[in-house]
Order: sequence, then C-alpha cells, then structure tokens
Amino acid sequence: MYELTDVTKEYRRGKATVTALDAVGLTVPSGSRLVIQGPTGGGKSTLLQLLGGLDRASRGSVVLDGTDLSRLSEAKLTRLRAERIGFVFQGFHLIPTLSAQENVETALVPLGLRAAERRRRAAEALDSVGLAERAQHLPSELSGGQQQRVAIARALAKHPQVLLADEPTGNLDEATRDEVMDVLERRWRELGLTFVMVTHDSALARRAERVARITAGRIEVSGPVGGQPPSEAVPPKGLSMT
Ligand SMILES: Nc1ncnc2c1ncn2[C@@H]1O[C@H](COP(=O)(O)OP(=O)(O)OP(=O)(O)O)[C@@H](O)[C@H]1O
Repeated sequence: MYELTDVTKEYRRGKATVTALDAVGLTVPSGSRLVIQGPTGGGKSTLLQLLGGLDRASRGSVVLDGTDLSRLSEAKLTRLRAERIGFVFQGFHLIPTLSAQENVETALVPLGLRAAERRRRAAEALDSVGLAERAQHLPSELSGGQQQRVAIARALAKHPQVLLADEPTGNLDEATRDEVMDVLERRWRELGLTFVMVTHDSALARRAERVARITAGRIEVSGPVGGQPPSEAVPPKGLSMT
C-alpha cells in the first residue's frame, strides 16, 4: 500500500522553480488499480517517478508498505526498485540486439538469481503474456503489441508487488491497445499487484475503479479508496494470446 502525505516536487530551471507536484496526498491500497489522468505538464509522470523511487520528493513522504522512499539510501532504493517495482513505459525500451527471452532476463540480473533460474522465470513470464513461441525473436521481429508484451513480461518476471505504467499503450493502434491492456489487467488480477497507470486514453480510464486527475500539481481522486478488482471478472489462468 502506498501512502503519500503532502508530497511536493520542485524542479529548478535556471533561476526559476517549477512546482510539478503541490502537497499531494494519496492512498493506493495493495492490490488495487489507480489510473492517473490530467493535462500535459500536470505532474503525472513526476508522480509515477516518485512512486517508483526513480526520483525523490522535495518535501513530504512517499511510503510503500511502511518504508518511506524519500528517506532510503540510494543503494536501498535501487534494491527496492529491482525487487518490488515493475515499470512499463510508452516506448518499450527493449535492447534491440537481445532476444525477447534475454531482454526479460536482464531484469533478473540485479536479483542475484542463478542463470538457470533466470531462464526459467523469463520463460514463464513470456508464456504468461502469450509469447512463449516468440522467446527467441529479436524486438525488430515482433509487432508493437508483442514488444510491449515483452516489456510487461520483463516488468513482471521479478515478481514485483507494484506495477507502474506510463502511457503503456501510447504507441499502439486501437486493436493492439486493447490486446496489451487485456494482458496488463489479467496479470494485475492474477498476481494481486498494486497497479498505477498514467494514460491520456479515456476509454482505458473508464475501465479503472479509481481515477486520479492531476492538474498543475494538484490531485483529485474519484472512485472508492478500496478499489479491489471484482473477483467474478477474473479470467481463466493460462489464457493464451499469440
Ligand atoms: N527534469 C525536469 N526538470 C525541470 N522541469 C521538469 C522536469 N520534469 C518535469 N518538469 C516539469 O514539471 C511539470 C510536470 O511534468 P510531468 O512530466 O510530470 O507532467 P505530465 O503530466 O506527465 O505531462 P505529459 O502528459 O506531457 O507527459 C512540467 O511543468 C514539466 O515541465
């Protein structure tokens, strides 16, 4: 569970100070989904970076399961990110010279797992997003939707508690967008992840239980605080998508 209290983030731009987040308070219960929307420059990506420990708040606290991310040493923050937080971005950020399997394995290197265990987990993660048969393909041999599914497998192979996605369908056409969103939703429910996603897409936001709107650094949240996924909507495990 995330608990944010009075979180302010300021950036220096020359002599000017930009307030990207302004005294934000927010709770995201474990296992729930929150979609973040708002106008460009409102502070959405900044909030996601603070949730992911990629940056630190200027003031206030960002607490994940009792740990204040703004107070952790750099080494502990790096470790926490590697173990507990999966990221998916708009540009898939796959390494072009590595196969899908090798791309997923890279996320497991910081965990100190043996090579055989890395291979097993990466294969399992690719299978879970319907790409078992594409494991040996290079990113250039995969469609955009398949590349994003590799990126999702890479984010989830470490078995994180939290999945953070910044415009994960922003580079995809409508049909592919739904395919990728279906995979994200299914894995969120099956794994009981805490799932926070930034999107401009109102159709995707309508699927969410809670939506936060950030405008000029101020946040407004609509929907129930609990926001647990409805259990009857859980699709069958092992659903295959190729
Ligand atoms: N590294 C930085 N240095 C200086 N200013 C920054 C930096 N990152 C973000 N900002 C500023 O902080 C504000 C919030 O930016 P942020 O990227 O969080 O907005 P956003 O809602 O994600 O926008 P978009 O929808 O365009 O991605 C903007 O005014 C932006 O210019």
